[in-house]
Amino acid sequence: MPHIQLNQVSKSFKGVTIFENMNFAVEKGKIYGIIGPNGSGKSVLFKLICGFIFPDHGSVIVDGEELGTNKRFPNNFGIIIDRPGYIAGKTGFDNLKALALIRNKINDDKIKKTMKMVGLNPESTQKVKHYSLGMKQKLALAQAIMEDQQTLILDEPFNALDAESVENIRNLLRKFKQEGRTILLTSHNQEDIDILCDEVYRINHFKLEKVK
Ligand SMILES: Nc1ncnc2c1ncn2[C@@H]1O[C@H](COP(=O)(O)OP(=O)(O)OP(=O)(O)O)[C@@H](O)[C@H]1O
Repeated sequence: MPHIQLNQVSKSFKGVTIFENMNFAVEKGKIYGIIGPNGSGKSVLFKLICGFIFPDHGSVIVDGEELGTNKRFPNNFGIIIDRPGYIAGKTGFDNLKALALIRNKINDDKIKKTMKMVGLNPESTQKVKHYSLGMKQKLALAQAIMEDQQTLILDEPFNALDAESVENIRNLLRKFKQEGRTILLTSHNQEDIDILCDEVYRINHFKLEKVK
């Protein structure tokens, strides 16, 4: 059974078709790359997979359960889609702490360890409103991985990162894959896609076309 399965999914917005009878299957433990020009539907695909939006027709099935029936959101997904709504007047740590309290699964040490992993200083008193773009991106990554989420849905995870940080995050994602986690990512940088992904799909004519 595939980990994630989209069956004959159609989705349009105000008469503009994004997907039509699209099928996609994701196995555990691989890194998938989704490519396509601006506005082709990469974020829409990820939102369908996360249960943020639902198909007009067809189904999205995660671990055998269809989203939108009994199941609203998949469990254990780490997600970067659009920029999360941070509390601008709080520090990075305090923002992550507020998110961690929702599930209450992890302690402060784990949050701090995760911040270091992505290249943020957990002791910094700097408020998020004064963060650079790259620092905000690292914070987004931190929230997606801090609870050891086993499936990562990452829309443009390398956005705004400097070369050293890109290398660091690439290594992190490789390590996650070795641990058996599943990763779906988009990137406009072909090198990220080539280096990291086991399978690559391009959005073409309202469907996913396998290119690797
Ligand atoms: N909630 C919505 N309501 C109306 N239209 C939407 C909505 N969400 C997405 N769209 C439209 O769907 C299309 C696909 O958008 P999407 O954000 O998935 O593109 P993308 O491939 O991620 O682009 P980019 O590379 O710029 O991130 C766009 O034309 C967008 O305007």
